[in-house]
Amino acid sequence: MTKKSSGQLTDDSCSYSVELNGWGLGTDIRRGVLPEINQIGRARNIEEAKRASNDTKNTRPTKKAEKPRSELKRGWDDQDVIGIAIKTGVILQIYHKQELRNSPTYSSIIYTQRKGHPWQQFHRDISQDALYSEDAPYMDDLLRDLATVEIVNASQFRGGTQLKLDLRLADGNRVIAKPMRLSRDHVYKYTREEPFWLDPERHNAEIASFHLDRLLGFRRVPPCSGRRVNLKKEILGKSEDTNLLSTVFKSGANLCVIGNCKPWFCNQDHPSCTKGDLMEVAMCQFLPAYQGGIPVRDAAYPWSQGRKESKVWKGKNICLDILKDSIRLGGRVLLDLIEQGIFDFFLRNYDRHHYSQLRKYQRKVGCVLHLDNGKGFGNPLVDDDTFLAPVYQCCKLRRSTYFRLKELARPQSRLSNRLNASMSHDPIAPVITEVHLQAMDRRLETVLRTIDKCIRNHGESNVLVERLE
Ligand SMILES: Nc1ncnc2c1ncn2[C@@H]1O[C@H](COP(=O)(O)OP(=O)(O)OP(=O)(O)O)[C@@H](O)[C@H]1O
Ligand SMILES: [Mn+2]
Repeated sequence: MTKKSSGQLTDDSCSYSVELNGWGLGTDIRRGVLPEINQIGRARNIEEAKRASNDTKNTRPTKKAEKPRSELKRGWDDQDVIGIAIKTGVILQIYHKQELRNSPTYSSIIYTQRKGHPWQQFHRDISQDALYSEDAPYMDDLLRDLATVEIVNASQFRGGTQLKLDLRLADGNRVIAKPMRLSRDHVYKYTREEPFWLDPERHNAEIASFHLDRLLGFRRVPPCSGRRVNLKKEILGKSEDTNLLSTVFKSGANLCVIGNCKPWFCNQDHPSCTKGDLMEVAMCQFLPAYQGGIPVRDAAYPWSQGRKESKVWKGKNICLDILKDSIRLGGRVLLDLIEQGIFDFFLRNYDRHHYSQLRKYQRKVGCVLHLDNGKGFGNPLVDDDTFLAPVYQCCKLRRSTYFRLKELARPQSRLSNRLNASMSHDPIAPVITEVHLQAMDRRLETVLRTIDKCIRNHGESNVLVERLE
């Protein structure tokens, strides 16, 4: 495969375009990798998958380019504003060291006049209480930009267990993209045969989660939009990452990519494929770096649905212990976690092993973020009330959240209708099926019933609070 540069190289990680010649689309690219990966794909449990992964480690031809920490750090670095220049009265925010070097020609400066690009307005709007403000006037434009602005660089995102893309857009923005794997109406069973840890991520779950979280008034999910991309031209043609390029193969008229991630997900049984030329992806807004590093810190979620972890809280009420924890008492965390429990009940998201907070507000304690919702919206038919353990064990809820939930249960402003309307402009609408929309209304009733029971048992003033004393 040869590569011919057709654009000006302005930065080692961004702002250039290359043209790919010689895509032998009739051939499998380095197909030799696949038989071994296939073994791993057939593993029946996590131990078997790990063993198979070790067995094949030495034979896997993809370059193990894993230097996650430093690479990730460099990745975060380049969205820091590192300088501000003023040229004929226009403020230019400089996002790349290379751009500073290029001054004063400004040839490749991604600059903004006054308000900046929508993604820059989003970055500035992040606060201690939420990722964006209630009115967020730039939001429609940001969602539109995520769906339309040219992709200038693509690589595999390092971090997590499943294939994700790290995309740079022509407006300087950075995006985490999750590719489509399953059809919208595929129902995951969460049984012994289909355990939650093997649940493939759903791109539409990330988009629906953003809209649901916004409607519930939390505003803790980064904005996500759907997009149909031409895999060959817009992703592979803009990538030099062997994790992607060496795992591409053709399947009938479609092009598929496997990536290089956990072997029980990145294998030939779980490829991400186009339909014709196009692939649906969820384009999720990157959060800004904090002091050149990762902006969030994670802590163990006390009500994790992990097999071992859940035994603790399913056997007894752990809320008092958490209340006694002075760190958690000092801030807003417990009330946020109760809301996160409600959010995950709507999603049926078994993947919440940790909760994340913005590091920027470490001292003051920033709100809990709802990152990583790709395993939600897998099964609309069965509800799992145990997600509400933080609610029924603590019997506390923010008063404002309670009344918002009540509002969304009114026939005039029913949650399913509002969610459907909110997602109707998305390029890949309908984002979720009717059955999933109906599940939202049913689950809302369960949430309200659970809280109302608490109110009956403990009195409204003890249950509905704005802060914990
Ligand atoms: N919008 C975002 N901006 C910045 N970082 C993010 C964003 N979304 C996720 N991350 C970071 O990337 C990591 C991996 O993302 P994500 O959790 O979605 O992947 P995953 O493959 O589902 O991982 P896991 O196996 O942990 O569930 C997260 O732990 C988080 O630190
Ligand atoms: Mn995940």
